[in-house]
Amino acid sequence: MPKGGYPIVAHGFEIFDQPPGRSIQEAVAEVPNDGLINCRGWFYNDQLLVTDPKTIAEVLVHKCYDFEKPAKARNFLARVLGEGLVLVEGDEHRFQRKHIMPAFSFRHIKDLYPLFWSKALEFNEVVAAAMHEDAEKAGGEQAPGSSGIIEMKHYANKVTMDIIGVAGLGRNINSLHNPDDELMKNFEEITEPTFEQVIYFAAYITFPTWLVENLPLRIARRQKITAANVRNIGRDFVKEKKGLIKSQSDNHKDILSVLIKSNDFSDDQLVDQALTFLAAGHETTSSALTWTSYLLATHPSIQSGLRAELRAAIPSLTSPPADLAATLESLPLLNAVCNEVLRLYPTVPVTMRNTVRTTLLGGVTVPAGTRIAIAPWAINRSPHLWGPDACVFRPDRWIDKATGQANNHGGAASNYSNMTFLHGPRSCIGQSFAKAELRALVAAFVSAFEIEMEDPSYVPMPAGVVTVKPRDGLRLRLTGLDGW
Ligand code: HEM
Repeated sequence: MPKGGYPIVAHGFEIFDQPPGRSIQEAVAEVPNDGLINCRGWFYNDQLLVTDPKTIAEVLVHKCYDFEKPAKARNFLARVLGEGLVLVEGDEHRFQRKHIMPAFSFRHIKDLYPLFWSKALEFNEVVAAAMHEDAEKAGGEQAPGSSGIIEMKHYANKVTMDIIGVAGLGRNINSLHNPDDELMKNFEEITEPTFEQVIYFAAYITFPTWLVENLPLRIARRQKITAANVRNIGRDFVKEKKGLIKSQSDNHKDILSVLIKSNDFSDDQLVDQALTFLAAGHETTSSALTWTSYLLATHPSIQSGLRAELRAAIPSLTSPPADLAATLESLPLLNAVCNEVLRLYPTVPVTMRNTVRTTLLGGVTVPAGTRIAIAPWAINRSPHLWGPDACVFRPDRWIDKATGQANNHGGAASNYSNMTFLHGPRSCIGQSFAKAELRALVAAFVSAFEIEMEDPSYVPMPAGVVTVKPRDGLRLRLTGLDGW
């Protein structure tokens, strides 16, 4: 049991932690344990943290379906995502996962690299225009070598939304070029990591739903409106896509088309899946791209080493090598940087489960209804699993000293030490998609710009309800680089 806590609420207030998972990280590092820590929540209810590879594997892999996401957290997200893959449980989950899996095959991801690359170049263009606009305002020049300020999170959201739009829904959402895109505006409002959102989420999962939803608060009203807007847009997308499939030749390869053609899903279920992929597939990678640019801005020698590696492998951004996938996947520092960012800033820092039946966990009998906390933020930064420099950004841990090639363990003894995408049947289905997308976006961005912090003393606060992003955004000074 960790120290601290308050009468009645015990450690319940830790739900407000910023960064989410901070107290869990301290508990995992400091409290002696055999794989489980009881960190009591409100009214002293048991809340178990799984801390070592063995108990983590029991929850995520060996007994995965003995654990479900807590109903209130599911209801909160279901207002937007419906009964899509992220939120269904048990047999329904097994069914959906099996039928959606083919859309994420190895081959399919390889085929997506040209899309990732072309959107990465579009992102560079839009960011360069914003940078020049800023430089002009500041009285600078519009030439290579000029620099300007941009807010990274905003543009990262747009490019990942545009990518998942095409890959997931076969639709050019084009939010990079359309500042008024309704879908983007609504999603940005829903996911903005404000303190108000964190409090509202905490209230939602703690108090009766009817009470919280009807509180006379601006955020309660706005959440209802934005959730309804997003669902209406999702309905239109599915209707249009079905029409297109009927009327045109059969060449649609996006995830939604695969699901429509399987005839396994009703129209409502298709809307749920479409919104699930839009939400799960854009916010997450966008956050990873934002943290990558922060870490590169604050580690200039790693940034220039990465740029040198990229320039040697890809002499021109506009005519990349024929097998772009193989090239990007083979670059040691690019892969090491992406892996290290995903380890240190896991986009989903904490996720919860409830036991659905009495079950044995780490040799302890755990009654049905017990809350289990799984904290990628804490496990990925645990000194017991990663060594004393667990919290340090050190991409070289992902490069084998002997061969100079990338490794996929980062020096940790177990793959359960890296929890960014979880493991087992409820792991992230989009893991390979996200890694490929991040590789391409980082490669193109770092090649084209020198990245610095606008204010070198600013330390962004990781914040959010489900995913973590810099709470007050990330303002970068970019300098366009010559010759690319
Ligand atoms: C850096 C990027 C990403 C990270 C860190 C990430 C992380 C995660 C995590 C931790 C989960 C499990 C959540 C839980 O059980 O509480 C998850 C599930 C999921 N993710 Fe991702 N994700 C990323 C990108 C993507 C992308 C690009 C897609 C789609 C194209 C996607 C689709 C999904 C889906 C559908 C699930 C639910 C899987 C299931 O329950 O069977 N994710 N993701």
